Amino acid sequence: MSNGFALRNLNNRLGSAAVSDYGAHVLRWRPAGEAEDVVWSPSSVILASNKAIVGGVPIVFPWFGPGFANGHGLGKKPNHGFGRIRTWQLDAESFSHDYAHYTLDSADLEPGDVPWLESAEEGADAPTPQFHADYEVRATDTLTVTLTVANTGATAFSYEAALHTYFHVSDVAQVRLAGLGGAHYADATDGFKPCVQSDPEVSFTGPVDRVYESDGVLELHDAGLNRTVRIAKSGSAQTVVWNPGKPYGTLVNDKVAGEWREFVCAEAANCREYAVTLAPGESHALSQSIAVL
Ligand SMILES: O=P(O)(O)OC[C@H]1O[C@@H](O)[C@H](O)[C@@H](O)[C@@H]1O
Repeated sequence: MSNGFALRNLNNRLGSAAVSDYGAHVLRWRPAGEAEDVVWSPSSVILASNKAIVGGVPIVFPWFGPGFANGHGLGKKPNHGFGRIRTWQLDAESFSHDYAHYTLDSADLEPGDVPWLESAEEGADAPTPQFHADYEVRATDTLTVTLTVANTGATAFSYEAALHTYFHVSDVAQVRLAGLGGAHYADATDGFKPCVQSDPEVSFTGPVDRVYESDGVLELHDAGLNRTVRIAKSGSAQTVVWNPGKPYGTLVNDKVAGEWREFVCAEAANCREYAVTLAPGESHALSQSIAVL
């Protein structure tokens, strides 16, 4: 099932954004008056079936990284789940200059997409999760993205999710991320070692890949771009903070352009031990809201 690689432009007097139907992926966003995009896109964006778009706001669903259950990684592919490499259905009637609404249903998936959190206990005979996912994008002087997943079947299921936003920064080494002081985190660069954020601000002097226990608001201070970005969220127990700290394989021009220096990812997440479990009929909304202060 595919309707190609349609790109939607949201343009209004308060801001502009572009969204791809493939992945329901916000590619970029900029409030009016800002010289640079706030949601970052690399210099080359490849749109290809079964290939994840890098940059923008990837939807991580229904597993994070290789997936996680019962205390261990699951080695699942694709990395960060299939939600990012499926063409979502745009609600053409409600689409406007500042709003896009997408849906993805388990009924539309391809063989192999489900079941997803299989484990030794569940095995291959685990019931196939039935879900309906809504994704809403509102782009004005604030960008708000909301992923709502409903269990439409007769059996409970769990899923991981994240709104994996790439923020444009002047130089990753110069920016500071505030709002996580004192928070516990798992350091993914060191086998998910448990740590505590002792400094009130996160700085990026090397590879950073951390899963914080935090539902709080962040402020991304960027003296080079002369701005502070406020990053709020709801329905999210964790904040993932990531920058590779070196050229990154999936960025096409990285070795030439050093693009890894131009972004910081701050993700509203529910993953690993905080995967969401939905009983039949239940739903959960995960939202991130971004504005320049
Ligand atoms: O899939 P992308 O967009 O290249 O991002 C990958 C990164 O995504 C982050 O969410 C993870 O914490 C990192 O471990 C991972 O490397």
